[in-house]
Parts: sequence; structure tokens; C-alpha cells
Amino acid sequence: MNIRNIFLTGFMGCGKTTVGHVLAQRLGWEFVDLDHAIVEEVGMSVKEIFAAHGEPYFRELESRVLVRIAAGSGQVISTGGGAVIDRGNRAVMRQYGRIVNLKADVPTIVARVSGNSERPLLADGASVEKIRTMLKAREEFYADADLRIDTTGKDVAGVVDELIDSLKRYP
Ligand SMILES: Nc1ncnc2c1ncn2[C@@H]1O[C@H](COP(=O)(O)OP(=O)(O)OP(=O)(O)O)[C@@H](O)[C@H]1O
Ligand SMILES: O=C(O)C1=C[C@@H](O)[C@@H](O)[C@H](O)C1
Ligand SMILES: [Mg+2]
Repeated sequence: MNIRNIFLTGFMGCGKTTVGHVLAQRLGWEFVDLDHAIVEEVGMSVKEIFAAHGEPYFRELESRVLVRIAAGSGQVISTGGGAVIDRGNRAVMRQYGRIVNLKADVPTIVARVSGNSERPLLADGASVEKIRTMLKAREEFYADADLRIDTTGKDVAGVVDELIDSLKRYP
């Protein structure tokens, strides 16, 4: 595939980390999770960074680490759910690879994120209403992608197959 990097975008629970890992294995590429890279750099969890320094500080870090990682090649990069909101971040992703947005319907997202307390923006509960509101506010940014895949009702292997097929057909 003549693509420099693949950036996975999407709301929390849409499967960026899970799908990204399997996709990288299938392609023989490196897998990089942006949230994980930030945690490594700072030595604190995402939840701890939000609590100690606030969201704006996290967003600055996110942009800085994204630029550093994007400059590489042969990587599947799972971005954080809010990384697409920043116009500059989207421009970096466009410049250095293809942007693939993973989607899921609200009940699926609720089911996938429940039982995990590591997501500060859902700390007061992953209600249908909260997720619907956040998705609506972010839809224009998630839509800014080369390819969108709905993961609802599909297993991880099925999503990865669909993604690879589509990128081969429309590289
Ligand atoms: N296609 C799928 N089918 C079934 N379960 C899935 C699928 N994709 C992801 N999951 C499950 O949903 C949960 C959340 O997935 P994951 O952590 O990959 O989401 P994410 O998009 O990386 O979220 P975040 O933005 O919070 O990092 C995990 O438990 C994962 O196993
Ligand atoms: O959707 C979001 O804004 C976030 C998603 C996670 O991946 C983390 O990057 C963080 O919890 C913020
Ligand atoms: Mg993730």
C-alpha cells in the first residue's frame, strides 16, 4: 500500500485502539496509540493529566506528540477521541497519511465504554444523552476523513478487512 501512515479517528469506544492494533499486525506496520504515547511522555495517565493540569494542557501535549509521531512512516496511529477537533491536528494527519474514521451507534458506544473509568470526559457517566450531544458537536470533525467505517455490529477482524479492502481500492 502506497500510504505513509494510517490515522484512525473516532469517538471513544469506536475501536481505534483495538482495530489499530490488529490492522498494524495485518499490514506488518508499527502500531502507535496517541493516548499511550502521551502517557509515556508525561509519566501520568490521561485521567491524571486532566485532573492535575486540565484539558487545555492535555490538548497541547496531544498536538505536540501527534506532530512528532506523524513525521514517521509505516505506522497505524490511533488518535484520541478529541484529537480531530483541532484544525491543525487534522492538517497534520492529512499531510502525513490517510484519515480513517471509525463510527458506532450510541448504544454500541455506551456498551463499549461502560465499566472503564479511565475516560475523564465520561467520568460522570456514559449516558446516551451525553454521548449523543458530544457526537453531534464533533460530527463535522469526524466527517473530515478519507474513509469512514461503521463498526456497529461488526467484529474487529471484519472492520479490519473492510478497512484494508477500501484502502486498496481507493488508495
Ligand atoms: N468492532 C468491535 N467489536 C466489538 N468490540 C469492540 C470493537 N471495537 C472495539 N471493541 C471493544 O470496545 C472497547 C473500546 O474499544 P477501544 O478502546 O479500542 O476504543 P477507542 O476508540 O480506542 O476509545 P478511546 O478514544 O477512549 O481510546 C474495547 O473493550 C474493545 O474491545
Ligand atoms: O474524546 C476525547 O476527547 C478523549 C478521548 C480519549 O481517547 C483521550 O484522548 C481523552 O480521554 C479525551
Ligand atoms: Mg483508544
